[in-house]
Amino acid sequence: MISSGKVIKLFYDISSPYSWLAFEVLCRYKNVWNMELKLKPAHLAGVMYGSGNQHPGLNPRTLLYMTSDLTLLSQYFGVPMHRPENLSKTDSLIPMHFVTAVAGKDKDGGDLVEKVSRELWKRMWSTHQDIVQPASLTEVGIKAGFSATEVEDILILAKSQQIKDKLTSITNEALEYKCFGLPFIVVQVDGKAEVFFGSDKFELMAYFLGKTLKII
Ligand SMILES: N[C@@H](CCC(=O)N[C@@H](CS)C(=O)NCC(=O)O)C(=O)O
Repeated sequence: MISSGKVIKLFYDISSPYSWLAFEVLCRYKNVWNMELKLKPAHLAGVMYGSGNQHPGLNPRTLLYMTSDLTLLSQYFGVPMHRPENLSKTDSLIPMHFVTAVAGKDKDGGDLVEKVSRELWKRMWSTHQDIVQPASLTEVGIKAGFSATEVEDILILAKSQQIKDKLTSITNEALEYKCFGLPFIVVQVDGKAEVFFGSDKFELMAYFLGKTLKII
């Protein structure tokens, strides 16, 4: 790939529905805006802890608002999501270790990380299927294009200290940019970096980049 010198880093966690929206929009825009998209799987709980923030879902009013907000956003962006009933019971550490392990194997410029992340979001936010059991992660890996043997290797790798440290280091990288929530987007152009929180900052991002924004 010929670099345009413009890079977007997307820090995300598959437990964050707003991260899914940002992910899909950036995947659509990366070619239109001629930018390199670097997917940065991080851990939302680690971001909350490291920044001293609180998950917005802990406030009942915010949770109520998020439910209607996400319904409308899902239609607007064409991303099929609705909130699972037992949201509080899901910890994303195991699936995010899995995504991090895939990133270590991805020789395809992030293509496999993209596919695995999307499958996990679909399971959590669309079809409401398990995302922590090895059998579920195997299904995700195979759907993304890995062979059964490759997924077995990834499942072993995902439990290693190396991968746990890698997820922590990407989460810390986000915290170094003063991240306090996800999705967190860092846009780098000619040595200048600007940070954006949320999936509702594309107009501002386009302004920063000197680009136009249209629904695609
Ligand atoms: N307005 C943002 C909301 C994003 C959001 O609420 N993200 C959650 C995780 S799903 C978060 O990290 N919130 C931290 C905060 O609101 O301080 C958007 O539309 O994307």
